Amino acid sequence: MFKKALYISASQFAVRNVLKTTTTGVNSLTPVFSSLSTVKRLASTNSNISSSDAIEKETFVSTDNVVADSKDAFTTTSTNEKKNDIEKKDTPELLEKLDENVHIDSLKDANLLDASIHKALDRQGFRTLTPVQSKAIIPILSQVDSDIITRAKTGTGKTLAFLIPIFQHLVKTRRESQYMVRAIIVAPTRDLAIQIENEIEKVFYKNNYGLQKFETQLLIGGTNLRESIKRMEKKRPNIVVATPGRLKDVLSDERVAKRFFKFVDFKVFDEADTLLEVGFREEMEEISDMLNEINENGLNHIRTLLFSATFNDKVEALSNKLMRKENNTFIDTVDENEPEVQEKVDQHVTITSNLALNILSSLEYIKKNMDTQNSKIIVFCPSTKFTSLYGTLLTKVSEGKFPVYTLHGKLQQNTRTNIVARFKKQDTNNSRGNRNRNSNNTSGGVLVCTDVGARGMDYPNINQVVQVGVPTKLANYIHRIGRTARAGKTGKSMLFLTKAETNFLDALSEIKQVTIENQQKVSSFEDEQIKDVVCKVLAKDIDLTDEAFTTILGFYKGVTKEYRLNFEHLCKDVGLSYTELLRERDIDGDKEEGEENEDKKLYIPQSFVKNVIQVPNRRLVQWFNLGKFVKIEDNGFENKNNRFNNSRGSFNNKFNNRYNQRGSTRYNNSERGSNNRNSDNNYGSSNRNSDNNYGSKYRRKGSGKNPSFHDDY
Ligand SMILES: Nc1ncnc2c1ncn2[C@@H]1O[C@H](COP(=O)(O)OP(=O)(O)OP(=O)(O)O)[C@@H](O)[C@H]1O
Repeated sequence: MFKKALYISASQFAVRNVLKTTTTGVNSLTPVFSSLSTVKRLASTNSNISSSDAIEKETFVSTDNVVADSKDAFTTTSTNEKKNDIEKKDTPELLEKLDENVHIDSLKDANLLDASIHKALDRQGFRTLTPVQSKAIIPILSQVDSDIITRAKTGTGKTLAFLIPIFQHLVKTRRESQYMVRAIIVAPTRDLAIQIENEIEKVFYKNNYGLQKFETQLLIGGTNLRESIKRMEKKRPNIVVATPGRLKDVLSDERVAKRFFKFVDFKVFDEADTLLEVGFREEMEEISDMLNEINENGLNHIRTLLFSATFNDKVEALSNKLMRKENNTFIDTVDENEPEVQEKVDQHVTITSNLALNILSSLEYIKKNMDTQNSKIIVFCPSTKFTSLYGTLLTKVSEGKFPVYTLHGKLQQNTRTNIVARFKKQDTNNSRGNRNRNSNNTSGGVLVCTDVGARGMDYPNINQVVQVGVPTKLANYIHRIGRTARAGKTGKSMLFLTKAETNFLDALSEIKQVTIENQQKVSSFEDEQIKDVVCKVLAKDIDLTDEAFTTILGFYKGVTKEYRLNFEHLCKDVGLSYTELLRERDIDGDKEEGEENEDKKLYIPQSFVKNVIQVPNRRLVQWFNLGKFVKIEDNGFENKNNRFNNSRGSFNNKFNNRYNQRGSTRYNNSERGSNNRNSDNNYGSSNRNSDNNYGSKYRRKGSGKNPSFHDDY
């Protein structure tokens, strides 16, 4: 039996149209399959048919058929009260009323929404559904033989698009397997998992409409595994929100798995394209296999729901391994020739001559914005160390006039949770006159973070996204800027790119059809005050500065291929920008006697040079200060006059220790689960994302314990 792929395009599956077709019985619509190749792949990757078979037999279902399928499903389910009490007679009437702003009353009237859920939504002010909710809720509830892939732009309400039908399903089947997990929601980061759990608490539990009896439990890394299992025993949750590593840990204990997870009906992958990429994918496959094997209702019982704002061909092909239903329904709210990017974001790019200028200009830009209006800004940086450094720089530049938060994957989980909660509460509505840093009344603020904050996070009222350099992957540009312009609002984004990074714009335009029309160039920097602050901070914490600049090189190594960047140009820029910024320090009178500018070149450990950079030595000598270190490491020769032996020698040790620690976490840690605790979402701590060509090549060539820096966020 081959899989039937239903494709529901944005324009064609406006529910209004669906209803019209149903009631008139006339197929007036010609479906546009914007992702024809995708649907083909979904069909053709199915195991036991030849690809020609697949292409021939794949079933593209027009909106008519979709309605017919839904109606059938409604009919089937309406006869089975236990499963669903949607009555056939209700559906045409309901469908007649449906358009892209479906009112929740119509769902309730059609018995698609229980009164308790209706009240909960109403109390939150969610009276009409967003388009993705309108399009996804009915198929999730009714197409019991389909797995579902849903693509909708950032900030359009995908979370409730899967939570509403999950709660509806729980209410309608409440007498079945009451003390068992019925739905699992997997998110790639802990912060996102926490946010989803909070959303459940806020929307479905807060006002006590009897929905609390469907308990939810969070299973994420960075928390005590035994405690989590104990809590499960006490709570007997019906919904689990998890990150992959911790979920796999829990399921790996067969006794625990069978005790709680034998009756799962739904598994939802939020940010599914990330979860299906190499690194996460193996874990997701193992999780799916474990869940299928223990399911009392059979190997093919669990329905898989994939949600994201971005999908690519590879991911959709891979998803077939995880989806076992006969049909795949692709609900697409993005039109055929439309980019996936949220069009309500006003996109800008500033191209600077080099990294030094990129740092200075972006700081100046943020400061100006914060000085002139009540902004709430999120700033994305490449690596954890660079993020820390940038956060410190911005804090100094702010002069205490606006709060600056820093978030990345290497912070303790409770610190992360705290920062996310505080930034969410940060308000932009108060007048500047009322600003008081010691009260919760501050207006505006800036969150500096890595790509750990790029996906899914819903910070209210972000009016601007600033990116200092390229993201960790192309799709993340779309997710990063999607932190603004959410829930119908507008927003602005500013991308700061160095000259050496500009090919990124071509990749973005060719692969994601996103063109940034507002471009400006910066080749000099006038604000002496900011320059002064930056140079002083860099010079003061030379270890952090060294690490921040070095990790950028590793980061670049991981993205060079995808963005078609020239790695030599990038290396040169990093080395010379570092030198430039520290030379400024000398201008301020900090230069040590007899010290040459050459000594300000970025120190690069030898192992790093060998494994990551791999450009001709004569160039490296020009850009980086590595000669002396090569000598020290190779011959054990200590030059007492070499200042690196003192202050920077410590960095050398720290750096190598860090490598070893990371290596041992990944490969040697025998404590069960600790490997995965890092890997479930803390991209920075695992090597999971080093699947990029450079990263893996580099690991194969090396000893196996040098990490790629691509995932250092
Ligand atoms: N029906 C609705 N009416 C009004 N607001 C809504 C509705 N549904 C969701 N929202 C709000 O819209 C915002 C964005 O929702 P959500 O975080 O689910 O977006 P998303 O599509 O998952 O975005 P991303 O792709 O970034 O993860 C949230 O603040 C949410 O409360």
